[in-house]
Amino acid sequence: MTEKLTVALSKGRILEQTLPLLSPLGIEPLEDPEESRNLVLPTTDPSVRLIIVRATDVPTYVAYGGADLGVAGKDVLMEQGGHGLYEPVDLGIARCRLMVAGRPDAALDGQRLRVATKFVNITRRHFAEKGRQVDLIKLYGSMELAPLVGLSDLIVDLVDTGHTLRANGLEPLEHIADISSRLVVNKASMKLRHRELKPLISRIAEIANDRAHR
Ligand SMILES: Nc1ncnc2c1ncn2[C@@H]1O[C@H](COP(=O)(O)OP(=O)(O)OP(=O)(O)O)[C@@H](O)[C@H]1O
Ligand SMILES: O=P(O)(O)OC[C@H]1O[C@H](OP(=O)(O)OP(=O)(O)O)[C@H](O)[C@@H]1O
Repeated sequence: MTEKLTVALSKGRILEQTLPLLSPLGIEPLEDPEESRNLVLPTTDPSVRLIIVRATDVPTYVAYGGADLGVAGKDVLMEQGGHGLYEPVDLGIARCRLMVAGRPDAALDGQRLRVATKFVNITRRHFAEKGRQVDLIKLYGSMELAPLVGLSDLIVDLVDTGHTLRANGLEPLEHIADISSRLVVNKASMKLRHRELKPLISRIAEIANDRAHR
């Protein structure tokens, strides 16, 4: 038997929102991925298995062939560059926006601004395009805290409802990009396993499209 197709997903919203795209294809994990401590999960389709990785590691697993397919946020792909991957389908899930945010009284021009974010590459590009010099402060989470304690003037973070910003006395100031999750595919797999992957990718695209327009 040929090797199983391996699909890389991350726990949380990507897993929750991807499973309904796979179940109409007869692909359902045999154990609850949120509960199980196994990182390799067989599915109801004997030719497909899921692997559970950090959201930011999905592109790495797929690019290096640790998985044939994966689901990654466009924010992660923009930040990391999306090298060595095909990105054939916008799944329309995990939608949010990448925004610059700060206190309502944040002065946007004048002094050299300090910007805290985990998206340092995107942030550097954004401000460079506007011709604004900024000092970047790399954080790994809870960016909303940085302006409150004087660590930074601004943050760049994902915003959905805006509740997290508001709860911390911050407001969205500039829109950088609309974000959703993408199906990503290993380039070698796309060539070597084209006969299996092509119909699978097309069906996932159809299901995602139907759900997005429901
Ligand atoms: N509040 C949100 N609403 C909608 N989509 C979101 C939201 N926050 C993040 N996302 C999207 O979901 C993806 C996964 O986010 P999630 O919070 O599950 O992982 P993470 O904790 O950011 O990743 P890691 O564990 O690698 O740090 C993000 O890359 C982004 O595309
Ligand atoms: O605009 P909101 O709807 O408040 O969402 C924005 C928050 O969601 C993300 O964090 P995280 O992954 O922790 O979100 P979660 O709290 O929904 O898990 C993001 O980093 C923001 O902090």
